[in-house]
Amino acid sequence: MFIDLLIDAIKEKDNPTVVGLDPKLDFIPQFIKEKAFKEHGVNLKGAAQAIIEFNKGLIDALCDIVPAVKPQLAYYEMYGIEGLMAFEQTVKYAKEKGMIVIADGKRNDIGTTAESYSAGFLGKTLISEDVLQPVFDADALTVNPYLGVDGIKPFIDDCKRYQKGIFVLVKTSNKSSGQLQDILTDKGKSIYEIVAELVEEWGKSLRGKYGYSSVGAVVGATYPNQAKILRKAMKHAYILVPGYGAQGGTARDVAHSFDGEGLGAIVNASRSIMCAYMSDNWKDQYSVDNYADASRAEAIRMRDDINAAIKT
Ligand SMILES: O=c1ccn([C@@H]2O[C@H](COP(=O)(O)O)[C@@H](O)[C@H]2O)c(=O)[nH]1
Repeated sequence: MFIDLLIDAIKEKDNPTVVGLDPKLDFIPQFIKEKAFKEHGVNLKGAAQAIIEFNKGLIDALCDIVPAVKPQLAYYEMYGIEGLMAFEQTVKYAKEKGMIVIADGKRNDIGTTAESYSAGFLGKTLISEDVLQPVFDADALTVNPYLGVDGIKPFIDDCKRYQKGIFVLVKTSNKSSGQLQDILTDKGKSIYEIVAELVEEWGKSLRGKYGYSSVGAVVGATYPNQAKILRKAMKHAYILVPGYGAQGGTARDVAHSFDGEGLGAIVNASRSIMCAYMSDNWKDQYSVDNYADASRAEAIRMRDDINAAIKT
């Protein structure tokens, strides 16, 4: 099942992190863009080719030390069909290199539409009575709980059928997340605590050998106090933690999402890894031509930073 594969990969690499692949053109080295534009034109196709090249370089540099990647759909959809093809190729390449792929799409809708989202990202699309076709075929998807269980059940069904996972938004990392998520309900609990209870409930039938479920949760690194509460409230939910690095979250902050065994969470960083070659930490040691080596150095620094915080 998905969660066991994820935990096995984290243990094998001794690395509870996931690298975000959010390839804005501004982040991509000029030499990659020039080559892609020369071959395909200064257009959406050229941009998509640059993204593929950039992502492949990162995946090659990271696949032996980082267990998973998290491409965020928005950075691909903004380039239309060509961007979606770049997403598809990125997923395929990362999987070929042995990485787990968490598609960050924050999808949901009414039940029948959620079924279609789930078919596209996790399950299979029905073409004819006897032909079912996998489409993007990610290993896991981020989902929005706002529509309640009928919007979540189709994803859970596909998690069971196809060994996939979901991460439900519980307490997001952004500044205004409290505007809705922190509202106190008449049960004396906040909305994020109620969602946490639902995540535990929704994940009951998908628990694996480590006791964690393939129904996980998203909890931002920028809210360490809430993470402390949520780690206790969702004993069986693996927590995907965005907000480390570029958003200011630290290793001490993310430590609250882990259990006593150093499991229970996987921490994401996107910009701080992708753009390491431009950062004050690494720009003097790595030229733009070696952007992927700079990303590897930052990924190792992040891994060691987090391991030191969760193992003390
Ligand atoms: O609460 C959330 C949920 C998702 N994200 C996504 O994670 C990455 C963070 O990128 P950084 O560059 O490391 O800040 C990005 O894809 C967000 O869409 C989040 O930040 N917070």
